[in-house]
Amino acid sequence: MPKTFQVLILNTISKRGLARLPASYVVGSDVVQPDAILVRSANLREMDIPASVLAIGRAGAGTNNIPVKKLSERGVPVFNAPGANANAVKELVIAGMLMGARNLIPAIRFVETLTGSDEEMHKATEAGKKAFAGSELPGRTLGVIGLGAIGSLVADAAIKLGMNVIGFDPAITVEAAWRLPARVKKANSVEEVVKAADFITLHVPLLDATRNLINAERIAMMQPGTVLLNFAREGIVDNAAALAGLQSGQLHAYLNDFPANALQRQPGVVCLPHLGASTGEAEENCAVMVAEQVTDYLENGNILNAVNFPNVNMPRESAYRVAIANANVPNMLGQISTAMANAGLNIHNMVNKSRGDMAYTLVDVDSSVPDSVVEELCAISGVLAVRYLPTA
Ligand SMILES: NC(=O)C1=CN([C@@H]2O[C@H](COP(=O)(O)OP(=O)(O)OC[C@H]3O[C@@H](n4cnc5c(N)ncnc54)[C@H](O)[C@@H]3O)[C@@H](O)[C@H]2O)C=CC1
Ligand SMILES: O=C(O)C(=O)COP(=O)(O)O
Repeated sequence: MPKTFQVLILNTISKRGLARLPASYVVGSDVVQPDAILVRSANLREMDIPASVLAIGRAGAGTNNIPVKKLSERGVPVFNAPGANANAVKELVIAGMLMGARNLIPAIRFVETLTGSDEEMHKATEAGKKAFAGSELPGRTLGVIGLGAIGSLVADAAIKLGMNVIGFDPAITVEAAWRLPARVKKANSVEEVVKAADFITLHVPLLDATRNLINAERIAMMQPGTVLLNFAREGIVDNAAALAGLQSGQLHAYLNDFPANALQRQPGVVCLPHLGASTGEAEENCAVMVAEQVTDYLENGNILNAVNFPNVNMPRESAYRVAIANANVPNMLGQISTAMANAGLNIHNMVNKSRGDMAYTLVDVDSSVPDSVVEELCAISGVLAVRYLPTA
């Protein structure tokens, strides 16, 4: 009998991604006792996540809509899809820069007000167009804050368009650093970026440290007429400060992906309806990635791209596997192997990795694991979750 798991689907998840879940799984938006949840931007912080849930798959990058800390305390990994929608966001940011530099949105709005005969429209067009004259990108400076999957692609595209790029990321990964073109100038602070740039784009997660990263003080440091782009998250820019910056002329335009009442119909503001990752390609990439990661976790306990767990992968050499999520404290492995040895279980293979406060252990043994051993493992102080994953 193939294994079956129940997967609750929130939001629209690409069909091609869902097709990666084994056919034996029960998958739907009405699953009541899910083993896993696949989600995009739905707010899981406001949801009572059932005790049955073993894993969450975020078909996208940002996980600020998910109570990651609480799930970690339950030993539940939260998977995401790093980089899978980065090109889609990059393209929208480039569109945003062009919208801002060429005043495209106010220009389109102006055209929509034109009435009369074609001749009258042509006359009004020629008389009115000077209000929308813009500037070109080559030679201008783009400041990129956050040089991860998206920021590094945006930096690369801007350089290819002839721009200068200055970037800041105090925690850039080695992989992202390799991806960056050598011509990106490294800044040592947000202030250094905002002072130097004509365009500023944000590609950081929403964290306590990044809330109101762009505030009145930093807008005051910008060059007059700066174009500000926020395709990262609401809350990273102080909207009131951005509106004041538009009024004073410090900002020429504020383009973002996060509509809010205060921003409605404000001059210089362009809000898109959270469209950054909304392309067929990105939706498919994200859904395929998380569906595969969640399936491998449910069936084999392997972990790839969880935001709260280390990556752990152990090829199956035995039919009897135990997966243990535990606090990263001394003597956990000793207690786990003692419990197994006391029950006469021979350990065939074992891997243990940690990440911050979290540790994760996979143990393959040579014979079937009795319920009493699973119960004993669950009772060890510091153990958060235990799963027995036999294939036989
Ligand atoms: N508009 C949309 O539809 C989308 C929005 N996003 C947002 O964009 C964010 C970034 O996405 P990715 O580039 O894929 O993530 P990523 O994890 O690859 O990159 C984020 C980068 O931000 C850096 N960072 C963190 N705190 C920082 C700080 N205080 N100052 C400067 N850099 C800092 C990190 O070191 C990392 O390199 C996501 O967290 C999400 O909120 C992502 C995809 C689609
Ligand atoms: O991946 C992200 O962080 C996004 O913001 C994309 O959100 P979405 O999947 O389009 O609801």
